[in-house]
Amino acid sequence: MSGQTLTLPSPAKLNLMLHILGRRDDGYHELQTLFQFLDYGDELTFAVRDDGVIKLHTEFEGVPHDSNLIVKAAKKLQEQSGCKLGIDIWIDKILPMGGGIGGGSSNAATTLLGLNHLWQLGWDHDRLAALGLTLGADVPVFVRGHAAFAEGVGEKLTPEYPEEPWYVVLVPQVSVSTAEIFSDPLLTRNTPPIKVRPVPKGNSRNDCLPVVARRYPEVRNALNLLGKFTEAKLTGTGSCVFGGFPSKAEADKVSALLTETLTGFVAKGSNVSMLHRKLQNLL
Ligand SMILES: C[C@@](CO)(OP(=O)(O)O)[C@H](O)COP(=O)(O)OP(=O)(O)OC[C@H]1O[C@@H](n2ccc(N)nc2=O)[C@H](O)[C@@H]1O
Ligand SMILES: Nc1ncnc2c1ncn2[C@@H]1O[C@H](COP(=O)(O)OP(=O)(O)O)[C@@H](O)[C@H]1O
Repeated sequence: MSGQTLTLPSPAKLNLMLHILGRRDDGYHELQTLFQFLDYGDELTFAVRDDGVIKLHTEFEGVPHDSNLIVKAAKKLQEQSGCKLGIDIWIDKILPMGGGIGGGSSNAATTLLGLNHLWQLGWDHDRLAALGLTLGADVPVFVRGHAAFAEGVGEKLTPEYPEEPWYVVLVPQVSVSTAEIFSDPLLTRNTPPIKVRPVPKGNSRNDCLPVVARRYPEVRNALNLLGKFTEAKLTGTGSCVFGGFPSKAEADKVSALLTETLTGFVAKGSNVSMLHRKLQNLL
């Protein structure tokens, strides 16, 4: 088995809406959010080693090896499964870090699913998602691989089927701290829960947006510019801003205009993660 390799995608996500319902005793906030994937992301390559060593070969600026969510995911899976094999990992990183498009969580989920396959552990998605939740609230949706309405801190997932438009995603050159936004006294924390599915139209608000836009002029600017063409929204706690278009041609046209001064990309929304589409083809 040593030397066996596998290359897998690690897609981004968007929060199509995000409501904050309240604060729990442990300080975490109860959310309702709608996750959808993008056909756009990083790519991870894995090669099995027989000596049990876990090694990420790609360096990340500002993230030490053992703090990387890829390494943390691999170590936890190895520990909890008792697997004696190790892994060499490389990543082609294109997703901005701290942008609210879930790159770190997605990398962790791709690692869990990739190693489950290569180490032949036979874990089901429930077990992998439960392990994933200990790494971050957004990991379970990437493990399950379907667009979903999420509740709690993001762990209670119900599959959803939103439209799959083309998106222009703008990437303001600032990293927003999730902790900082959730501790802002001005954050709306009392949105009434949505009780019907699918999420009724008109609920596309992100409760984090006013606080993020107030604190970060770069995000405000991106929202204003994209807002001239379509409804411009914030994903997660930002910094990324997105808007949907009915065709790639329209998204490309707007992107070409805006990326003269801002960083951004165009990607298709997808209710089935490209990671799961690739894994399906392997089986
Ligand atoms: C809000 C979301 C929506 O997708 O934001 P993004 O990270 O994608 O922007 C996520 O659920 C983020 O989840 P996760 O990525 O696990 O959050 P962390 O960075 O670990 O959270 C940092 C800090 O933010 C606060 N926090 C986070 C999530 C939450 N539901 N309530 C909170 O109060 C806590 O103080 C926590 O210690
Ligand atoms: N593999 C990884 N990819 C991205 N960020 C990582 C990774 N491992 C650890 N991190 C840390 O997690 C933070 C949040 O990353 P990321 O998931 O990209 O952003 P967000 O949660 O805003 O979508 C980063 O700023 C970085 O410090």
